[in-house]
Amino acid sequence: KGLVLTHVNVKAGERIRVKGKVAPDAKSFALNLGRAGSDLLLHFNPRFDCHGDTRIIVCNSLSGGEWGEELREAEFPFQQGEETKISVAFNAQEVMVKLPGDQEIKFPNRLGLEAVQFLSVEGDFGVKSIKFD
Ligand SMILES: CCCO[C@@H]1O[C@H](CO)[C@@H](O[C@@H]2O[C@H](CO)[C@H](O)[C@H](OCc3cn(Cc4cccc(C#CCN)c4)nn3)[C@H]2O)[C@H](O)[C@H]1NC(C)=O
Repeated sequence: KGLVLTHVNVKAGERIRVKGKVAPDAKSFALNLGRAGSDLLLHFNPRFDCHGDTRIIVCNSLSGGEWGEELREAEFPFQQGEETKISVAFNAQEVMVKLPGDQEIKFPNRLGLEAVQFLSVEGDFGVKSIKFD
């Protein structure tokens, strides 16, 4: 199931930094941030080869267990077997994901959350460290 953190109480303007390693045979991994597993401000899902997608980042929101409209990003800075860093911050309007190579993905804050309590990392990714600052 991967790593699940609850009650993290991260507020708008703060940043979460996740360092880890992509599995050598990775198909897909996801970083989820929200109020709970059923209410996600951000489902950040890099797909190496999954659901018919090859090297595409899929972002979405989940509200009351219902997926929103996907945002797809073709700039894909991840490599199987490599260490990587993903950092996420948000404000009332949007979620900002910073990736290696100074890539930034912006995703609308559809749930209007001002704080998040839930963070999970699932799939083919080994978390090395998580920092909140
Ligand atoms: C063309 C008409 C059909 O359209 C498709 O319809 C599918 C169903 O809605 C969407 O797929 C869903 O997309 C959603 C985001 O929107 C979600 O990612 C959701 O997965 C939730 C989920 C999370 N986890 C845990 C986990 C996470 C990451 C790694 C692993 C692993 C592993 C060991 N290799 C496990 N398991 N399931 C996915 O199923 C497709 O994108 C979409 N495709 C397009 C082009 O539109």
